[in-house]
Amino acid sequence: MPALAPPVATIRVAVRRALTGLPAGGPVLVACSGGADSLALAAATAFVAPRLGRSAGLVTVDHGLQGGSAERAAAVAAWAEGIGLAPVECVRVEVAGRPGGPEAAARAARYEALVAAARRHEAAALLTGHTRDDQAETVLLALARGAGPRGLAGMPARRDADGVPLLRPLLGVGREQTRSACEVLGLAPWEDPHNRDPSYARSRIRADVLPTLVRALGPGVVDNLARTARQVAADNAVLDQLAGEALGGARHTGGGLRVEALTSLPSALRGRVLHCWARELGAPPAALSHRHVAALDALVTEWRGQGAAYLPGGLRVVRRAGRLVAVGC
Ligand SMILES: Nc1ncnc2c1ncn2[C@@H]1O[C@H](COP(=O)(O)OP(=O)(O)OP(=O)(O)O)[C@@H](O)[C@H]1O
Repeated sequence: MPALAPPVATIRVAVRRALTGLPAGGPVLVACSGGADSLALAAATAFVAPRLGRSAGLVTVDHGLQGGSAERAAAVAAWAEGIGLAPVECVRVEVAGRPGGPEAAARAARYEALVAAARRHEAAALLTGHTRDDQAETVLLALARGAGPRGLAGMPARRDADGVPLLRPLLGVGREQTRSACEVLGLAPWEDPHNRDPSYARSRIRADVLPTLVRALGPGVVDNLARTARQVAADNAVLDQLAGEALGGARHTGGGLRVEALTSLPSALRGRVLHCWARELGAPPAALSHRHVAALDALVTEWRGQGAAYLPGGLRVVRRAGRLVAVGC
């Protein structure tokens, strides 16, 4: 028997690792755009899942933003059925009229549709094809935008999306390998024109910044950036746990947080406690920035008898009788 081509084998091993230990039951669903990453992921999942005694399906989303998108989605779905994936769904979403820029609106519509499909099929998990290169790009973007440790942790290999486990089995696999795997398997990936559109910051990172870094610093850069994300994520997990405990210790029985307890915390931990508390109060996480946390922190460390911190979601926090409390705006 001929030896299995390394990229195909590498991707199958990554998928096997991700699927091992999932609770028995519903199928795993691959979110597939038809691009090389998710096509290679879908092919590997079709091979691995039955060998682990579970079924595997595929969902492809048509954003309706480009000519031919419906045909692309239909071709992906037909290919998936042909290799034995089931269930297979082709979902059309409406992007227009959603808040945010076009990219954010498309992503929000896509994840909504993917999670809804996973729910419909009682899927054990939803799998996406993000690779090590996507992770490196995410870390660079976070670094450039000053996103702090939360951003530098990049994308987790596993997270909960409204009750559905979302897995990224290929975070340790290079994009070159997904391309090679498609070639070996005779698959013709779809090239998303958005990936080359220089009006997107990620496209510029992909086309210019990362290749320049690799040329200047060597081919290990992508792996190093992805490793940095893993290390920061591990540190974040510990700090988040400590912050949760510190938040519990700072609560006042009458509501709000005790300033004295907050003052005694190291500033890195206090920032996390305040961030966590602001979320608890109802500040939408996506709108909560370091500026809001700094405003809360100033109430603890620089307070001169008056002033308030304003948080997204119409929240106002003041310092009163040795406590931070949320009051109506
Ligand atoms: N239209 C879509 N339908 C279903 N899943 C999608 C769609 N677009 C993206 N995804 C999922 O999200 C992942 C990340 O997509 P994104 O467009 O950010 O990266 P990409 O590098 O272009 O990935 P790919 O090569 O698989 O298209 C994909 O690998 C895929 O799992």
